[in-house]
Amino acid sequence: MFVSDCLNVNELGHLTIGGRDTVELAQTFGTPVYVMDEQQIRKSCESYRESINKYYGGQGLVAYASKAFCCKAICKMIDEEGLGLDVVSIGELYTAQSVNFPPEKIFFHGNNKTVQELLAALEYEVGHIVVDNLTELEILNQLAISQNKKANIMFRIKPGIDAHTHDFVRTGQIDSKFGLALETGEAMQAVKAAVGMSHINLKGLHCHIGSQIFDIEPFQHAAQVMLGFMAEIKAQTGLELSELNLGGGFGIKYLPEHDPVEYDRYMMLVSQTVKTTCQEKGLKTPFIIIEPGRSIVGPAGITLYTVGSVKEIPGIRTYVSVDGGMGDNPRYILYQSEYEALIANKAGQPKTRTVTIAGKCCESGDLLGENMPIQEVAPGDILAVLATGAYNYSMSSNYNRISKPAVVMIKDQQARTVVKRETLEDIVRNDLL
Ligand SMILES: Cc1ncc(COP(=O)(O)O)c(C=O)c1O
Ligand SMILES: N[C@@H](CCCC[NH3+])C(=O)O
Repeated sequence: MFVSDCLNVNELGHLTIGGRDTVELAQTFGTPVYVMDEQQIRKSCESYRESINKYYGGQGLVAYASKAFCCKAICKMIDEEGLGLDVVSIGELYTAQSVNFPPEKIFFHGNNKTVQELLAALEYEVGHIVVDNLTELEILNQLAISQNKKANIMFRIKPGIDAHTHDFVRTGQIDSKFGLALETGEAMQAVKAAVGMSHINLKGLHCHIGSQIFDIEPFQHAAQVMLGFMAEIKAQTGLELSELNLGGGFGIKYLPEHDPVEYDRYMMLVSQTVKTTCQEKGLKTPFIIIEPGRSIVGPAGITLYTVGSVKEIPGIRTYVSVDGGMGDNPRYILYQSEYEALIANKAGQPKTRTVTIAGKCCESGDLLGENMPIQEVAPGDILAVLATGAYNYSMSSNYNRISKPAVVMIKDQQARTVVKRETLEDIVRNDLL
């Protein structure tokens, strides 16, 4: 009925998440508020885990891309589910460390890691630093020498794949700020440099072709290209790399008509490609890592707002203004992202209106969506935007000095706050006179 399994409508005609009435949650926790269903997150982890085991027989790991939603509670949950963790900054690493996330299952990414970040990664002994470029490689080797440690690395490679998704979330093509290109020879140059470095242990390669992708072919194609490069490395250096990280990017259902690929089907088809390509190229099947972010947490979250004004502009449009906006969800302004929205206290009623949902920031582009079908709407109604579990809280800002909402997690119908709502005191916390 809805884009996520954790959502339903109760006897009062109210939207529920994880069995809890969202209107009640809005009253208890205030709005705007992010609400997430723990069971749905754990179910996604389990499906990924089962399917990687099924197709790679224990020779695979799912690492959750924490940029999608990072806080202590999710890092702990991911650890409990036996997944690895992708971090992309010292802040994400620090969050993981604060819940004692096993360092060997952490992948440290970033196209411009600072010395402070590289040192932190070495100090915590993260399992893999995903090196983006030659400058970083040289700095890391020097830092590792100074710390008397050996850095386990992978190289971020641009496989030259053009995934069909928004320009801002495509990362596999040659014109990308991320990683080393194959075509120019810089990737091979980096591999050869790493092989000669005393404190670098090159374990494998990494690629990530983009985000919110619905087709399987680009992932298969990327796997072929990466394995082709592994074979080339073997031919030129004699080194057979033992690990391949194929990144994340699996699309989710934001609108009822979206039809994302099932994880199991993705895993089956990509694993077939991996195995046949390895046979063709005379390689052993490497240990495979994948890094989903959005698909683990996205469908598990919603955002609840209170409707303020409803402004009808005859013949033009109706603006429904809510008490949040681009500060808690900048995705419309960044990618014209589409969401399903509804009036939580009238969820059982048909959608009879088509409106523009506006935020409260001093910015005309501060919209959550245009041409959105919703129920009859009036000031004081609770508006729910669905599938906001990924890249909403993690991309939120304090623009206009608006406090960030709380994140509430539902488990066994119990609601607990996992990130507190910011207070006004938090807003001025770092100000000095
Ligand atoms: C390196 C890397 N891995 C994994 C991800 C997770 O992608 P997604 O949330 O689309 O699964 C991203 C983000 O696009 C990324 O940059
Ligand atoms: N933040 C983006 C995706 C980028 C993923 C990180 N490489 C989104 O909301 O869709």
